[in-house]
Amino acid sequence: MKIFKELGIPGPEPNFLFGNMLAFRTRPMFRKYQEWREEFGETYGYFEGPTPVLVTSDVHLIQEVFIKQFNKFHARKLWPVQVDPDKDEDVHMFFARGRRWKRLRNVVNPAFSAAKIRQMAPSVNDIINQLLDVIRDGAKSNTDRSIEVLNLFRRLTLDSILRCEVGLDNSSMMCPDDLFLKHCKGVIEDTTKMPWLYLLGFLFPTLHSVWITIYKSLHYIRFNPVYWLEDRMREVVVMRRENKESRRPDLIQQMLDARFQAESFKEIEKEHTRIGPSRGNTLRSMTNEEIVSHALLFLLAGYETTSTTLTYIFHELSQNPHVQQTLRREIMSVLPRGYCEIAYDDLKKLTYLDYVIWEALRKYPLASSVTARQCVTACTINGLDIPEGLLIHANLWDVQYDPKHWGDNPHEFDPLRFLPERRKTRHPAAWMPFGAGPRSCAGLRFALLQLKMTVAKVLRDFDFQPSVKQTMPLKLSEGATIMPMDGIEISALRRASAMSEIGCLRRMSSVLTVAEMAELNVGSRRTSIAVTDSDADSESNASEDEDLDMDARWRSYLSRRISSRRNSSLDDEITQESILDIRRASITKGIEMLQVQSIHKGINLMRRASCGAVLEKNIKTGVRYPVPPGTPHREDCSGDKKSSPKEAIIPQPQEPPVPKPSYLRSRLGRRRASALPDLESVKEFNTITEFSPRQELAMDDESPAVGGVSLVSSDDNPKLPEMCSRLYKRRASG
Ligand code: HEM
Repeated sequence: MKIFKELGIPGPEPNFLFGNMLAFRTRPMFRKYQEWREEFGETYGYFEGPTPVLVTSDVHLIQEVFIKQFNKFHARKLWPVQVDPDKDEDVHMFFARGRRWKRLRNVVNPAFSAAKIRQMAPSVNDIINQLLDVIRDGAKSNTDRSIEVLNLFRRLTLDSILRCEVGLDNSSMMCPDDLFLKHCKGVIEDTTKMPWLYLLGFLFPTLHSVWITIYKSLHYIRFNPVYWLEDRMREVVVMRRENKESRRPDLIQQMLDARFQAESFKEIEKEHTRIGPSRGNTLRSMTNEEIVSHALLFLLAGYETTSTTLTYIFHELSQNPHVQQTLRREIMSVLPRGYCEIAYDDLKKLTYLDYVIWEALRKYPLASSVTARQCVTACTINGLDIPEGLLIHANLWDVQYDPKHWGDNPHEFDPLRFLPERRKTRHPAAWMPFGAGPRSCAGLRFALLQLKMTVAKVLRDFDFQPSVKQTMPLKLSEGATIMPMDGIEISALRRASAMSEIGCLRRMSSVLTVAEMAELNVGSRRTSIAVTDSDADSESNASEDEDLDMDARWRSYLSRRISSRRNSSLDDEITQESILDIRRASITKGIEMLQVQSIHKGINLMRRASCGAVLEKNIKTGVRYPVPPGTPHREDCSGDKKSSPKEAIIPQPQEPPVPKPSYLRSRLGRRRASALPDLESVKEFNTITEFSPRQELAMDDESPAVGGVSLVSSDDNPKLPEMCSRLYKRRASG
């Protein structure tokens, strides 16, 4: 152990460890960081104790320990939760080691494969649609339109993970008093309030079973929410094991189906008792308790981390309007269509969004308290003798703010740090919010799906600004993750384009073609269009008040759908009829409104009607009407293609395929159609060079932009300035 001191590494300093592991809550992170670095200056801090700990921000050592020398280290058990009663061993893969961990990880990995994540996308989409309504209503009810986002995102991630991983249709998004939400929050709060147990488990791991006993007996003194969640998970697992018809492509199913090599004769015996000797071989399945503990682990690991990350992302976007603007432009360029589902493949095109998420995770490596490894075989790494039993803790907050890797302004939120040319020269261990190596985060893909989809959808409809209610700097508290102490308040303004004619046309375009809009005479109005936030807002408020009736019908439909669960609502003929009725009525009324110049009222109705729907043509009447939600309407984003549940929807006869215009062309085409329904003009715009989202990254504020989309430079296309000015003139004259 002396070796570190001999090397001149800063000596034992108990507060140093405490500061790193726990006490960010007593010394707020941002203010403390600077002091800290100045105080110690070094990239190592050694703490002697029952478990010796080396805290380090040396990326070379971290890379060796976490990635290269994987077999000589295992992830440390930090927090005593559940043990296998037979073996006094941790049940969770999170705390397990060696072969046991490998087997479990091999079981869960396929549940997070790209193919599985693609299948989950429509469900996540669905829940985000509910989030949009909640943000709109929440912002409207406050004078400065502020909303507390941490709690909101917790509801979102909880519903997503329960639906996608456990197969439960939970409704915390629509019901803030949801019991799952209450108990999950309780668990996370406990991690901030019981640091002594956490710390003792960390310092004296050999007394693990003592900590477990204390932890469990605490339940009798004060209700422990973990047990409530555990019971619910147990019910699900038992029900799913017994009811073979309830198969779903999720994590629970993956674990129920898993078979792996039994470790001991006892395990084989148990398996035989459970399913009979006929299946007798050396394979065994996961026990109910193992599945329950994993379901719980994934629920807690996935719910808190992702929601806190979303909170930090939106906080940074509200503080950095230029980043928000650039990101919105990219999103609008790739996903121009209003309320239609976002396809998994579309998300991959959002490069700048990746950079924003990565940068938020750089600035806030919220899961840093678990990035530790314990040496199981003494070894020498980079000239350091690492003794058996030494715990090496990667100090991510230090690494991800180190000017050596991130330049002189590490406190600035700059997504362009992640441009490929800048990434190339950076050490791979300089960014590791998901950990590193074979034991890095198992739910990474699922987390990224939720993060990307939520930011993309929410930013299309809302502008975010700092709220007067939010005090700065942020106060953070340390528990299982490092989270804002009292949540974060942000002002959400409904975007003009979400309300304006363009927004409307964009939404309509997911259900109508340009020609059809022209046919409906949408563009022949002679009113001017509100394009500022305030105009749009006041108009939208008026229109929203007026169509309360339709709103109420939608709400009642939604609550019915939630209470009766998704599947059953789809099977319910009556509900389907009423959905169709409401949608038909909304569409017809929306079109009427547009024609009688009440644009925003029309938009609202059209929005509701087009939400999650496709129009199919009824041959007999020639009238288009929507298909109920739940019917896959984009081939690329539906997992399994169900046929429409209602035969009344007669498929349209084959028409010669209309070549799909490029995004820019179709967008400009739609604008022109809206200004003057002159389809010839669409052809004119065909000469405009393709818009490249990549260009957005290099875009400066001066570059010409139309409705949030930056065009290629006028040198590339001599016709462009003239066309743009014509477009402006038309819109100005209305
Ligand atoms: C932004 C969101 C997330 C962050 C920042 C995050 C971060 C982390 C970190 C730092 C680790 C430790 C890795 C290491 O020691 O090298 C980890 C492990 C883990 N995470 Fe996540 N995580 C996130 C989302 C999720 C989600 C959504 C799930 C599940 C659905 C999940 C499940 C897990 C599991 C099971 C492990 C343990 C893996 C193992 O020990 O092999 N995480 N995560």
